[in-house]
Amino acid sequence: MITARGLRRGFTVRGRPVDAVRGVDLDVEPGEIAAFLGPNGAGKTTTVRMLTTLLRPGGGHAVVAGRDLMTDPLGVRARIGSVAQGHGSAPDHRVGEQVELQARLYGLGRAEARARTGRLLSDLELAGLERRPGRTLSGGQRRRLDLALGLVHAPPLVFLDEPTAGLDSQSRTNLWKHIAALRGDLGMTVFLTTHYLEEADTLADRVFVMDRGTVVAAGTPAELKARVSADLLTVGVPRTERRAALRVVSGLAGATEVTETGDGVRFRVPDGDTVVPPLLRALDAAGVTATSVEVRHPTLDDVLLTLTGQASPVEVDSVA
Ligand SMILES: Nc1ncnc2c1ncn2[C@@H]1O[C@H](COP(=O)(O)OP(=O)(O)OP(=O)(O)O)[C@@H](O)[C@H]1O
Repeated sequence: MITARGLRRGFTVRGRPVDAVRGVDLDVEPGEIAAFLGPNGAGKTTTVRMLTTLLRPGGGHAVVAGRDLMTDPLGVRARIGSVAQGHGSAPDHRVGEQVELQARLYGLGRAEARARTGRLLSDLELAGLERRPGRTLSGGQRRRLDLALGLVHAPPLVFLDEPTAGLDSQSRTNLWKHIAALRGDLGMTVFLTTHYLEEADTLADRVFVMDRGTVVAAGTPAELKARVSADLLTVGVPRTERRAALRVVSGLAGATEVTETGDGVRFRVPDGDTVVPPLLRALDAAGVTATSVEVRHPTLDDVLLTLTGQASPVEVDSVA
């Protein structure tokens, strides 16, 4: 559904060149949900603006929804939906009219536009709000209206720019449910940009991590986690037995980053769960009492941190 090779784009800022996107390769299969993750300024928005025909690439090739981006941008535009941040719905127009008008603008007949609007608003739990002006909707409802506006012409491919930014966690989870359901019902391919690692982890079949203008890693969330980081094991050990514990842990196959902590020892291994039984036996044999054992599996946050040196800025906000 998307194939891109060597996509590039630079800008000139105050007379100086900025290489925003420096040769991006992407492969997204039909029906997949793909996500762009990466720190601020990585080049995600610039890449999506190129793929959605809003910005002409400086170089490279891409086929988007079956059309060549360089030679047939209008063909691409007719076959994609795009839900940008902050400029979707109109505050003063009625919800139903907005969606129906959008459908008509895409060339649907009156009856079909009305039928599609009804179905989509019902799918997105907006039925009953048709006569309300956009400004009276809640944040989550407005995001769902934005989705309806981007999807009413049933595009095979839809781009969502930070679809749940600014929503509380309940509305966010609700919108994820809708996005996953729409993909299932309509068979759409979804390409989303997000700062929420949990969003990529929950929704995406394939994640592209961008940093400094290039894709530094691509794969399923599980593949990325397995590739980049190992499990983190924390073992509680009384102070007097720490030295012996460190010796045992350092001798374990695959153990790295062995360190002493306030309560015991900590280290990484590729597969923490299988290490626990032999570890406990070895500690016991060395006369060490393990007071607790915790295995933490890597998160996409670990992946992002390892690959880009930066954790997600928004993830920190969401904890606060
Ligand atoms: N229109 C523009 N003019 C000049 N520079 C730009 C323009 N658009 C983007 N850039 C620069 O290109 C680089 C990549 O920006 P981009 O917005 O694509 O990153 P991003 O990954 O989407 O970041 P964010 O997560 O903050 O949205 C940045 O250095 C940015 O300042």
